[in-house]
Amino acid sequence: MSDEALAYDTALRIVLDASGLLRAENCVVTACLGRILATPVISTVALPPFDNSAMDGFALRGDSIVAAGSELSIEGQQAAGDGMAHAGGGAWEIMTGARMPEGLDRVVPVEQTKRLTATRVRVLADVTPGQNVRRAGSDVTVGEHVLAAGTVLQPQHVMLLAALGIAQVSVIERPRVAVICTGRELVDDPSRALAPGHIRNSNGPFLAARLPLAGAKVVHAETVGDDADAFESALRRALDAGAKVIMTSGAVSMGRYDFVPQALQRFHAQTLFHKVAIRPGKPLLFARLPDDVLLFGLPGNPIAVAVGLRFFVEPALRVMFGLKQETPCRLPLSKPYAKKTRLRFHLKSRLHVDTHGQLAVQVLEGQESYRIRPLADANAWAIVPADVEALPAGALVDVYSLGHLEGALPCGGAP
Ligand SMILES: Nc1nc2c(c(=O)[nH]1)N[C@H]1C(S)=C(S)[C@@H](COP(=O)(O)OP(=O)(O)OC[C@H]3O[C@@H](n4cnc5c(N)ncnc54)[C@H](O)[C@@H]3O)O[C@H]1N2
Ligand code: MOO
Repeated sequence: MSDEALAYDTALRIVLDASGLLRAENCVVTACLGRILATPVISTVALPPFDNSAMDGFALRGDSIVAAGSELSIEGQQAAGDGMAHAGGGAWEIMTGARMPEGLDRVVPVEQTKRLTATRVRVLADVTPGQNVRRAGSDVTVGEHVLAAGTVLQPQHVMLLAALGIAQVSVIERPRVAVICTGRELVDDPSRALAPGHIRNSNGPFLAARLPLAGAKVVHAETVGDDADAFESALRRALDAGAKVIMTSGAVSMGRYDFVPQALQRFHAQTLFHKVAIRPGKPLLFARLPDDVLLFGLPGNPIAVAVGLRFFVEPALRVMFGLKQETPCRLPLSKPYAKKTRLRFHLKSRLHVDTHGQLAVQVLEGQESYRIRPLADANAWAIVPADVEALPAGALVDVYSLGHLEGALPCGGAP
């Protein structure tokens, strides 16, 4: 392993190659939000299941148009939930969602009728064949592929699955992830007063909040001081909890207490790289432990943690889910941007619609890796490649959503 910082693409390739597809498992539809379909869903039923009325009104029939002014006898009534009915002729009073009586082929809304007597109605507008009838199978046909493998299940999918009567789906297992924060300055308990030199642990809660949104299951989380023994014990507990991915924060740089690289050696870890030509997050370390457990040693600065998760861990999760890698959006910068360092920059950014109605990306002020306030305003990441020094306003840059399963745009985000 070279001591040089690797190019992002090279480092990412190593991460992707070390990651493998997880198994599928069954999941009840009511508990499947955010899960990723392992196999396509093919409908065995039609939707709607039967011809039914789109309006409250009168169901009729005719060879062609039933002209305004026509008068018909009322032969029956059909409400939602009623079974099959056979109509001889005339008009049937019908409710929205009610099954069409056999033999009738159109519905006139009640407000386009005048009831003359209890048993007679006049239509006040022309009624054409098929009007206001929702045909069986017009939404979903039998045998139709309704959801593709790789779909990230959302409430709209639950609606469809529920309508189809599907109670369980096959989804990819959730990757089991452990989070270990290091640093004797860190305080986890928000009710505890800070001693001089101490700070609140914000990386731990951030990762615990973001990982489930990325499709992972946090199986272990703890904070340790700058103590290699405590770190090793934490690592042991993470492995005992069944973690397949371990994320650590801090202690990977050049300081006296940056013990993670050495501690890993005692776990027979294979360090695949340490340092990537990116900002923030350059000292990032990636190692493989026995049993193909992946360890991402993220630098402690909070934005380095956010970038490490978004641009290394989430791509690895996509491999585990069987999802193809994301394609970023190419969007214009709203202002010029310049940098001096030949590193790939990941910039806290905000997408907005400009005065011409164009989607544009604004790089937020305060890009330093300790500044977490701008991330709270960000809704995207903009990328400036290592070899680019300056970009004018309007230059196109790669833009990614905040999370790989959360793309609000039809590019870059969820499949
Ligand atoms: N001589 C050098 N110093 C540093 C370099 C370098 O190349 N040469 N790189 C800098 C960069 S870039 C980064 S990033 C940091 C990474 O350092 P570590 O991974 O060793 O992280 P720490 O020193 O433990 O922490 C850095 C920073 O982040 C704060 N922190 C840590 N954990 C948390 C947490 N859970 N919640 C909130 N904040 C946290 C910590 O207090 C430090 O301020 O190294 C630079 N130095
Ligand atoms: O890479 Mo560090 O995260 O720039 O400060």
